[in-house]
Amino acid sequence: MKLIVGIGGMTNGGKTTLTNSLLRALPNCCVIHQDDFFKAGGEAGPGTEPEVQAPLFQPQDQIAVGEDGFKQWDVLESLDMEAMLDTVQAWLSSPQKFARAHGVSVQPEASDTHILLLEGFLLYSYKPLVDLYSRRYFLTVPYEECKWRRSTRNYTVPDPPGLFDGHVWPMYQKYRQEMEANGVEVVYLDGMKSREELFREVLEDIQNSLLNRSQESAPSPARPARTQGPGRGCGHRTARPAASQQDSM
Ligand SMILES: Nc1ncnc2c1ncn2[C@@H]1O[C@H](COP(=O)(O)OP(=O)(O)OP(=O)(O)O)[C@@H](O)[C@H]1O
Ligand SMILES: NC(=O)c1ccc[n+]([C@@H]2O[C@H](CO)[C@@H](O)[C@H]2O)c1
Repeated sequence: MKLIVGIGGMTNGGKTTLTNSLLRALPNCCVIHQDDFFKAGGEAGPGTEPEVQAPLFQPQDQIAVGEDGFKQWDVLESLDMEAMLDTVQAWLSSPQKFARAHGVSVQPEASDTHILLLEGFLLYSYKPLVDLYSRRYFLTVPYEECKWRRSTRNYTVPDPPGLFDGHVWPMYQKYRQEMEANGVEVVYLDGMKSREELFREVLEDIQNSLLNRSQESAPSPARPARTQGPGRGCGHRTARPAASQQDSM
């Protein structure tokens, strides 16, 4: 069974923090970080392993400068989404091989379960990826908190003054509105909850998804065919009202 889980949402919502906790807790779990696919200059390019690509940002990255004078980090065009999709497809075609190549040892007792976490701020805006998720989470925090958390961060390229209000926040609003207008179904998570609470909540939800999936795919126990007559079904029906009366007491 293969499960692709999106840990998406706004910058500084807590995506990486949550992803790292899930990664430690889930069996046979790999991760792809969208930030590793910012279009880089130099030798790195499509198909290059993300781990190799990330440090080559500077100084010749391919991020366009907008009319507002800011480098347009927070637009989809600044990311090599084809390369990200290729990486997802590599996992899909052989999760075992992908796990091995990324140093994840496959647990023999859960060897038929493979989970891929995709972590990033624009996960649900690239059409070819949208339908591949089994679950799409979306972390949010209020504007003030987001701005404050962002001011404490040290990105590979430091934010110039005014970037948050001039570019980051407006782009977040634009892409979120588009996602909602396109009817992409996401599970919103309140990033103001504690790290532990968020971790427990999402872990439990993913575990339930795994359980539902395995029940769906398991061969159903031998059941009397409907054509054998209505009698058997009636037995269940008479038992039910009694149970629901008890529930409502
Ligand atoms: N639940 C939380 N409560 C309070 N602070 C948090 C929580 N989760 C993460 N943080 C802090 O918020 C900051 C951003 O967290 P993190 O790097 O996980 O966010 P992110 O969504 O991956 O950000 P980005 O997309 O910009 O890289 C970090 O300083 C982190 O320690
Ligand atoms: N990952 C980086 O090096 C980098 C460089 C410049 C800006 N960013 C910001 O990362 C966020 C997504 O995680 C976006 O809001 C970018 O602005 C990242």
